[in-house]
This record gives sequence, structure tokens and C-alpha cells, in this order.
Amino acid sequence: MARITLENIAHAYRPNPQGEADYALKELDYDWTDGEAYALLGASGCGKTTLLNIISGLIRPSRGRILFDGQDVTDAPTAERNIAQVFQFPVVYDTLTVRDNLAFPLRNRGLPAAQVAARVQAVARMLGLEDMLSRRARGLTADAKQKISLGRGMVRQDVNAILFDEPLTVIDPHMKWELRTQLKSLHREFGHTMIYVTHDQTEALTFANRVVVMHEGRVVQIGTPQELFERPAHTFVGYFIGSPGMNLIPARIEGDRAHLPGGTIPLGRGYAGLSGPVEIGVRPEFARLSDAEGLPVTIRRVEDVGRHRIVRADLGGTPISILADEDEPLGPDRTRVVFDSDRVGVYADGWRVEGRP
Ligand SMILES: Nc1ncnc2c1ncn2[C@@H]1O[C@H](COP(=O)(O)OP(=O)(O)OP(=O)(O)O)[C@@H](O)[C@H]1O
Repeated sequence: MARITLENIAHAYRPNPQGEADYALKELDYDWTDGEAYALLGASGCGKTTLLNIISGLIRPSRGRILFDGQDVTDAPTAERNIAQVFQFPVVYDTLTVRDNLAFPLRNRGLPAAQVAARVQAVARMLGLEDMLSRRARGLTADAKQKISLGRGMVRQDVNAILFDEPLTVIDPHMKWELRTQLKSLHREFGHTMIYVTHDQTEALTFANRVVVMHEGRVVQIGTPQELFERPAHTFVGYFIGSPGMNLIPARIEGDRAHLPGGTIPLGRGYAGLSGPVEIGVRPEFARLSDAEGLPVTIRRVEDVGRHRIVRADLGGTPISILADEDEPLGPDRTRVVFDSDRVGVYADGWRVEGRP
């Protein structure tokens, strides 16, 4: 395995890029820790595959360098980077048995038969493929074939990293949960550096220790699932992660107070010199309805989602969501919202601003 360093990487598909807008991947400087499980998360077209392909060597970046354990591989082709890849669609040899498919990358490297057998057995056990090891891949379900692809990606111990590009796309919804959990266990057991591309926050948050959130070609935050939830660095992170996402409310900030459409709230921290459009961000989990304090809201509807309810409301023209417990009374007198001031973030031009205590 290797530490992967991206040094001022940027990529434009068009020749002679002029401004920022021409870059599908905006400048990025980052060290991927050896042995870590990462997810690259973002909406379609945000640049995830471009970044993954730069790491694998399918794309040479327009700017910057890429290093594996300090060695420059910017011009090294994929084959020389010693990387395993798992794609959206299964890549298996139909005429071979499941066992031979899994063994293929190891035999290719000339590993002794006993080691091949042991490793194939371990991977098959983790993926629940043990019962079908002697069957030919032809005729297996798409789910089983993709499991083989995942297994082939993970069977080698000496790879620098394993890259996954939306590997669960073809998997049946009820199997996805199981496979996500298996992948996580495989990471724990084998300790490979894994980079997993997805547009699905649940996949990213269950799989990865560290999530790299991308938006419009830019990495906007790299953090643990908890950091992304508690301190989104950008409004996109707040909105994209969470269900429902973070509330964003236009605000005018004066010191440690925010003037919102329906009134003024305390912030717990002081802010100065904000420029550009300013919003406060507060997650629905840190908002509650009240009959006495807080800002007036109009309740539009209440959605029961099992463990709790989501109250959709209007705060001076801005739609907001508030979480309410299953047993919390939602009578007609509950017409105000209170935000937990320690959990309110301030965003200027989309970026989180740190206030002074
Ligand atoms: N070969 C290419 N030539 C020109 N533009 C491209 C090429 N590949 C991707 N792009 C553009 O670069 C941007 C980033 O694309 P990329 O495929 O990296 O995004 P993504 O986040 O992986 O999206 P998806 O989830 O849809 O695959 C998009 O605007 C896309 O249209």
C-alpha cells in the first residue's frame, strides 16, 4: 500500500483552459493516508470520476503532480501504478469458475498455489461466495457477478490502493446494505487504502472513515461523517448530507446576533467583516418547535418517517425543516421555532465562517 499525494492537481478537458470555469477538477492538494477508507461523494458531474481516473492513471492531470510514497507517478500508466479497480458493471470471466476468477489476479503475479487458495477462501468467506466457488460465472445473477468483481479487486494484498467507481449501482437494493457492510469489514480485516466513488450519502457514510465531498469540480470538505454532520465547511455539504439537509436561512449578522426574516437570534459566537451573501445554517435536528419562545413559523405539513417526524415550515418566506420526536405534541399553539445557538453555523458566500468565542 502507499501514501498517495496529490500536489496542486487540476484538470481541464478542453485545451488551453482560461479561467476556473474551464477546469472539471479545480486545484487540489491532498495526502491520502495509507490504509484509510475514503469515499468521494458528490452529485453527478461534480468531478468524482475525473479525480479517480487521475489517481488510477487513466487521465494525466493538466496541472500538478501525483506521488505514490513520495515517488512521482504523474506520467506512469495505470499498469505501473499497482492499483486494483472495481467498476459499476461486473468484470468477470464467464467461462471460469468463481474460484478461478478470484484467483486470477494472484496467479497472474505468480503467487504459490497454497497462498492463492487461502486468500481466495478468505475473500469468498467475507463476501458470502463460498458456496459457489466451483460454479462457472456464466449464469450467475448480476449481484453475484459484482461480488466476484469486488472480490477480485480485494484479493491482492500488495496493491497500492483499491479504487471503486459506484460499485453497487447494479446491485439489488436489498443486497446493497449487506454488501456495504461486507466492504467495511473487508477494509477492517485487510487494511487496504480504499477510495470509493458514490453519489449516495448513505453508501459514503457507512463505508468510509473519511468522506471527500465534491461540488462543481471542487473538493469542499474532507472529514469524518461526524465532522460533516456537525461542522459542514460549505453550504453544499450541509444541504447534501443529512436527511433532510441543513436549513439555510438568509441572515444579516451583527456581532453575536443574526437578524433573520422573522426576528433576531443569538449565535453564541461573534462575527465581523463578512462579505458576500450571508446565511445561517442549522440542521433540522437542532431546531425545535415551541409555543412561547423563538421565531414565528407557518407549518406547511408534517411527515411521519418512523422514529421521528419532519415538520416542514415557512420562516419569513424561507422553507425550513424541523425534527420532532414521535411523542412530541404538535398542537396549533406550536407556532414558533427555536434553534440551538451552539449548533448554528454562519456561511458567507457558501463557506463556513468561524466566529470568536
Ligand atoms: N472526456 C470528457 N471530455 C469532456 N468533458 C468531460 C469528460 N469527462 C467528463 N467531463 C466533464 O467533466 C465534469 C466532471 O465529470 P465527472 O465524470 O468527473 O463527474 P462525476 O462526478 O464522476 O459524475 P458522474 O457521477 O455522472 O459520473 C462534467 O462536467 C463532465 O461533463
